[in-house]
Amino acid sequence: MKQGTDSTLWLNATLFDGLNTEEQPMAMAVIGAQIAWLKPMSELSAADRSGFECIDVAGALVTPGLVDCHTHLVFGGNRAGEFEARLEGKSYEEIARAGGGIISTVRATRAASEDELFEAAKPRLQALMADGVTTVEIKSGYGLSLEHELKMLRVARRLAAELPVRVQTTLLGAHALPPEYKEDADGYIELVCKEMIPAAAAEGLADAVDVFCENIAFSVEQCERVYAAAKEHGLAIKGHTEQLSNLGGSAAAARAGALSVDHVEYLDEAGVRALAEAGTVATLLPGAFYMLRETQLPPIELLRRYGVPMALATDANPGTSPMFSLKLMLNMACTLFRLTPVEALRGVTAHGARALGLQQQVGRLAPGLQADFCLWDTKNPAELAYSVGLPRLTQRIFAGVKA
Ligand SMILES: N=CN[C@@H](CCC(=O)O)C(=O)O
Ligand SMILES: [Zn+2]
Repeated sequence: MKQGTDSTLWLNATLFDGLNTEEQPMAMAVIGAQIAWLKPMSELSAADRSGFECIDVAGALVTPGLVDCHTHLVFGGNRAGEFEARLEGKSYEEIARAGGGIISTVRATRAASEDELFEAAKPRLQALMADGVTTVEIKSGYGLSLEHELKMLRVARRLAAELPVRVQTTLLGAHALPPEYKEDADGYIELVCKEMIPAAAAEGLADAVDVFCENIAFSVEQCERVYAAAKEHGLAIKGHTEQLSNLGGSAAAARAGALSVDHVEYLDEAGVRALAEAGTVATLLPGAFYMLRETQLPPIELLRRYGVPMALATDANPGTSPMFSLKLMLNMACTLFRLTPVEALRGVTAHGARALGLQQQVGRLAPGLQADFCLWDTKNPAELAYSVGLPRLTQRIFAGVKA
């Protein structure tokens, strides 16, 4: 394929469009950075081919570029020691309450320069890209001060500037209580609302704002204050909710108009109903479920019944999900949560895009959307979830360009 040029017609594709698999071989026309049109091969005329460079993929599977809608891939240090402690029987909550967990990554992230964070994050992002990811969300949340939260967001923006991938950034100031606010959670929330959110919005560093609504983090009422500040500054809303207990954080986020609520293992029927009413996506994070050896399954059957879109993401982070393969999450979502392969694939394409508010731009193969797509050496979409390590990604196209 010519690099960055004009008009390419991809022929004989087995096409998963982000929601469904086409029943017959398809042709997909790409002009510049956009998908121009799609047609069954049986309806393709000679005139349709005119002006295009034609590439016959011989039945290979073509999917949208994958969307990893929840990561924390900018961080300092690692938590292999905590992994060992958990294997010896300590719980995630115990470690967090003793000043480890997220706070230990905060210490390492504060100590790291912007360049050091960039260099550490780049291979993590490249690992996701090698798996077919073309859009990724990156959260802050290991700085927990104005200076260090903005530093993390700048690193995320720089990753987007230097690599062929779309990055959505999320300010997660309300991730944990930093040591200097130990007895003053409300004071810290005030800092998030009055300083971090306005600064991140003014500098164009954040697309959304996230919170950790949990007993070891922030209350529903504190999260609602953060949501109000985010909305005041025109930023979208997301939440880490119902991961370890049921506080009603998902319903509160949905009422505030959240794009997504993430984890949701402890979500109950009232919460699911609230998501359905608000059109909020439920993002499933099987990596953290697996890593923490959780037993409470997310309410998949209820989410299906109420028609709540389910996104699926790596949650790539140093503590609960040191995993940099979205394809692995396809398999885990099926084996651990009993999603069907098609549901899992929707989770990393159409529904992942919706969890970021990007459904008009990416996550589907449809006219007018950005030409981000992947070719795989299989003809069967289910194989992407079935097998780990294969099928191979044979081409990754970002904005119409092989990258
Ligand atoms: N649940 C809260 N935050 C992250 C974990 C962060 C960490 O442990 O470093 C998550 O999504 O799992
Ligand atoms: Zn997370």
